[in-house]
Order: sequence, then structure tokens, then C-alpha cells
Amino acid sequence: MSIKKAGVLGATGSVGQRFILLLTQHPEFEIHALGASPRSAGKPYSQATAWRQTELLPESVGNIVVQECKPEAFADCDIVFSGLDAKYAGDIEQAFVEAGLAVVSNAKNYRREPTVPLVVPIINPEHIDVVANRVNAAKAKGEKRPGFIICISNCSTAGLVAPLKPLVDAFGPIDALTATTLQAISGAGFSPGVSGMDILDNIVPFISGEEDKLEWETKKILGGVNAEGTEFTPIPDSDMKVSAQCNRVPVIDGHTECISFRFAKRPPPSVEQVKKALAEYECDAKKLGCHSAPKQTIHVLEQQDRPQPRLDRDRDNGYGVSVGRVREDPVLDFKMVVLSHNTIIGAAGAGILIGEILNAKGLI
Ligand SMILES: NC(=O)C1=CN([C@@H]2O[C@H](COP(=O)(O)OP(=O)(O)OC[C@H]3O[C@@H](n4cnc5c(N)ncnc54)[C@H](OP(=O)(O)O)[C@@H]3O)[C@@H](O)[C@H]2O)C=CC1
Ligand SMILES: N[C@@H](CC(=O)OP(=O)(O)O)C(=O)O
Repeated sequence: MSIKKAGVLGATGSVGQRFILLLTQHPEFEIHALGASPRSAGKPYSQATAWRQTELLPESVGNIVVQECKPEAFADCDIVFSGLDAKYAGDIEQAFVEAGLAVVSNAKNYRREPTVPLVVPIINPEHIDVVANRVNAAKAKGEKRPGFIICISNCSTAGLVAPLKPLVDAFGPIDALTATTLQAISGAGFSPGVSGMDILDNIVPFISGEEDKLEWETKKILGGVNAEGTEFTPIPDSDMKVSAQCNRVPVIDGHTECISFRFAKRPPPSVEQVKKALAEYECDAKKLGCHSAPKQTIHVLEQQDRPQPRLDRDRDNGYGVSVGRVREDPVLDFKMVVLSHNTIIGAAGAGILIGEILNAKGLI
């Protein structure tokens, strides 16, 4: 397989830095161009960014000059990963798609578009087929591959849908779901990010827009596609009630979520059947042989005090999701605690895995 040239937009931010780390260690991609705001453009990456990862900034990247986010500077890229601030992502990503580029975005701007896949690659990679259909239709007409965008979900939504999908596959629809999140500070990004004064010795019980995203995105990701294979059909609100409460906690990486849910079919499965379905779930990305696919998609932990962010967020290099305390719920059917790495499977890692799937399917 030939090495694909990758661009990163928003390369200096929290998600952008994670993209850099994952790309420099990747066998299928090489970094070709980096973009950020006009404040950073023209500077070597090492000066443009305030590097905040525990791994050192890869030497090969420090001297790359950061570009303005204009399609011309990225024209040779096979794929462009975006970690842009959502305030600017809309116009910039649209210009990249119109220029014929393949964009995989972390920003929220296009997630709700009916024709845009919203993908958690360990859960619903088949939604990428809507783009594949468009690409193949253009090819059949002898046209060049059109530009396209694939959106990565909100980071908490990624952790939430991870255990739900195997359970829906095994036991049918879920009709009621509650989630209380404990979200890491890396999720708030760097500009300006969360101040120490706000988060140390504290919990902040509000993250702007987050609850609505969990409640809406879950229904698109677990939903279907129309008969023509052109548009997504989210689960209707009347078929699935979702209620989320989101909190920021003093953890650097790793979002924890306490969830409860009920199956539509009665009687529900047993706790043991639920755990077995989770443990046996194998994601399609692994079946496709993708480099970053987790060996174990869902880690079912039996210790009574797990999962914990510091101990469990790096399972399967941050691409695996941990589930613990699976038990019956006296109000709904079951409750459990879910932990996912917010900047890996919830953001940049998801982007990389989507890139691997696109590569495996010949779409880039
Ligand atoms: N952090 C996370 O866990 C997750 C984040 N996301 C989403 O990913 C995106 C990035 O988030 P995050 O990395 O946390 O944010 P940061 O604030 O850390 O980074 C934002 C990036 O956008 C760039 N930028 C700012 N203004 C402009 C501009 N005018 N033109 C071009 N680039 C600009 C910044 O460049 P500069 O340094 O030059 O200002 C920086 O590279 C957001 O849309 C966010 O909602 C999604 C899921 C999870
Ligand atoms: N809001 C998330 C991260 C994020 O930026 O999500 P989104 O891309 O959905 O805005 C958090 O604070 O942890």
C-alpha cells in the first residue's frame, strides 16, 4: 500500500497535537502540510504550538512551517484531518471539499447534515458507504473523485455509543438512555481551555452545547441510511429517549460516563448476556485489518473500582473503550460505567482510523 500524504488543519491545538503524534508513528500516512490560524502561519511548528503532550514533539515535525488553512497549500494531500476551532471550521472545510479534497473533521459544523457521515470508526464505519456511493457514481461517469467530508462525533458521544451498538445488535433497540459524563480538561482544547483556578479542587457541572450533542448524535450514529444509500435516517425521538448531564472534572485525558438504559424488547437479557455481548464485539475496522483498530474493542472490567481514567484510558492505545460495574438498574434495565480516551477514540484517533478505512476501501 502506498504512503498517503496527510494534512492537518488546526495542527497547533489539543486535537491537532494528537493528530501529529499519531501520524508520525503511522505506517500508512506521512505529514505533508500543517495549518492553523493566521497567528501561527509562517512559523515553524515548534514555535507556533505550545506542545502539551507527555510524549516529546517529534523532531521531524518541529521545523515544518505552518500554513494558513487554504486549499492551495494542501492540494497535494490525499487526506486532510481537521482539528479546527468550530468557529472557523465551517467555511474552511467547505472550501477544502469544494477544492476536491477528502476531509475528516473533528468539528461539529457538518455533523447534522443529512448526507454527511457521522462516524465512530469502531461502531458505524458502514456509514462511510454513503460517501463511497457518491465516489463510485462519479467514477462510473468518468468524473474525477469529488471532495467529501466525514465527521467524527463529539468525544463523549463516541464513548456512549461504543457499548450501546453491540447491545443493540444482540438484543434489539434501546428506548431509554441516561448518561452523566465526567469529562477531561483536554476536551476543552487550548484556546483558551479550562483555567486551573476553575478546575482544581472542583467540578464544573456545565459544558456548553454538550448535552444536546450527546442526545442528538447518538441517534444518528445508531440510526440507518435511506433506501437509496444517500442520506442518514437518525432514530426518531419517539423511539429513543436520551438524557445527558455533562460535567468537567480535573482529569487530563479520558472521559468517564455513568449510563443507564432500557431495551425496547421484554424481557431484557441477563447481566451475563450483556457482558458477553460487549466482550465478544469485534469492530469491522479490525476485520478490515486496519493498523489502529483495537484488538479488543470493548474491555469489560470486573474489578469493582474500574474503569479509572489514569489506569484504563490507554487500553488498545486509546482505541479501545472500557466498561465496568455492569449491573441491573432498578429504574431502567442496566447501568454501567464507560471510559474512553477523548482525544484518541473521541477525536484524532478516530480520524486516523477513519483514514485507514478510507484507504482500505480505495477512497483516498
Ligand atoms: N479536544 C477534544 O477532545 C475534542 C475536540 N473536538 C473538536 O475538535 C476541534 C479542535 O478542538 P481542540 O483541539 O480541542 O481546540 P484548540 O482550541 O486546542 O485548537 C484549535 C485549533 O484551531 C486553530 N484556529 C483558531 N482560529 C483559527 C482560524 N481563524 N483559522 C484557522 N485555524 C484557526 C488554532 O490555531 P492557533 O493555535 O493558530 O490559534 C488551533 O490549531 C474543535 O472543533 C472541537 O470542538 C472534538 C472532539 C473532541
Ligand atoms: N466538548 C467536548 C470536546 C469537543 O470539542 O466536542 P465537540 O467537537 O462536539 O464540540 C469536551 O469539552 O470534552
